Amino acid sequence: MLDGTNMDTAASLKRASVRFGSLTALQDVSLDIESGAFYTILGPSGCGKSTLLRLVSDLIPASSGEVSVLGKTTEQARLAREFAFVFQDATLLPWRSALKNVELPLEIGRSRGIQLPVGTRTPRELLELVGLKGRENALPHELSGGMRQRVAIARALVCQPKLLLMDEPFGALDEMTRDRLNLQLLDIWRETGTTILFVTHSISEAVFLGQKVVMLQAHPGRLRDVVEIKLPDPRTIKMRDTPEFNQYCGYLRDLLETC
Ligand SMILES: Nc1ncnc2c1ncn2[C@@H]1O[C@H](COP(=O)(O)OP(=O)(O)OP(=O)(O)O)[C@@H](O)[C@H]1O
Repeated sequence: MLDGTNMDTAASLKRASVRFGSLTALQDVSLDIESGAFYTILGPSGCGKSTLLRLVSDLIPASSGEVSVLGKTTEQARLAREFAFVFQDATLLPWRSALKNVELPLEIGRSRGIQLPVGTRTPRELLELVGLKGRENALPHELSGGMRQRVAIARALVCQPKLLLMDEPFGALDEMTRDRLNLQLLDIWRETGTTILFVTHSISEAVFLGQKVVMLQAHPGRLRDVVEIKLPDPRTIKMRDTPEFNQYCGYLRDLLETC
């Protein structure tokens, strides 16, 4: 356990910076991610949104400052399977069925002798949770883009992560599919109680999903603001037509223009 970390904090960054050679991708970012909350991350292209997720998930080290996940170092948290990552591309193994893809992290864990948490949901149940009951045996090429992404979400949930890191997971999908998956993701979030950090380019998606929107600014990437979204829960698609929703979007749009 690291000193000075609060267990109500899923992840904590203290003056964290990431440099790639002479380029500073993130500079002095300090941020506490509240356990169980849904955070969306917005900012102009190249401001370090993906870098922030990669830093938290131990894919890249901090050049300076500190990063912890659930009171552990990012490496300890990765080894303990405390978090899972969902990318824009579903990255499924093409020769394995949907079910076999979801089972993969469990198989890898077993083969390495890693003690995994006893899941309350089996891979089959997770596929049902993401609305893919009956498609367990389908191969990735037999599924639509939205379905493949749902398999990737089920796979990410199989080790019961306390933190789910999502990098534009619905960016490549059409609007209707994205709406459906947004609603489904909110259901999953409520049911599992997992903390979510979700990168998006869409202001409306950020407001719709997020309890808090983290706004980053570019050159160098820095934390600009954390905006609390006080819309009633559960969120509904119709809510996007309300003046309140549009006020948040307008506020964030203005803020983004100055980032
Ligand atoms: N491995 C790397 N090596 C060198 N530079 C990198 C590396 N990864 C990211 N960068 C640079 O760091 C900066 C932040 O990149 P990052 O991908 O985090 O931005 P982003 O906000 O996610 O961008 P976008 O919205 O366009 O996806 C960019 O200038 C990028 O070119």
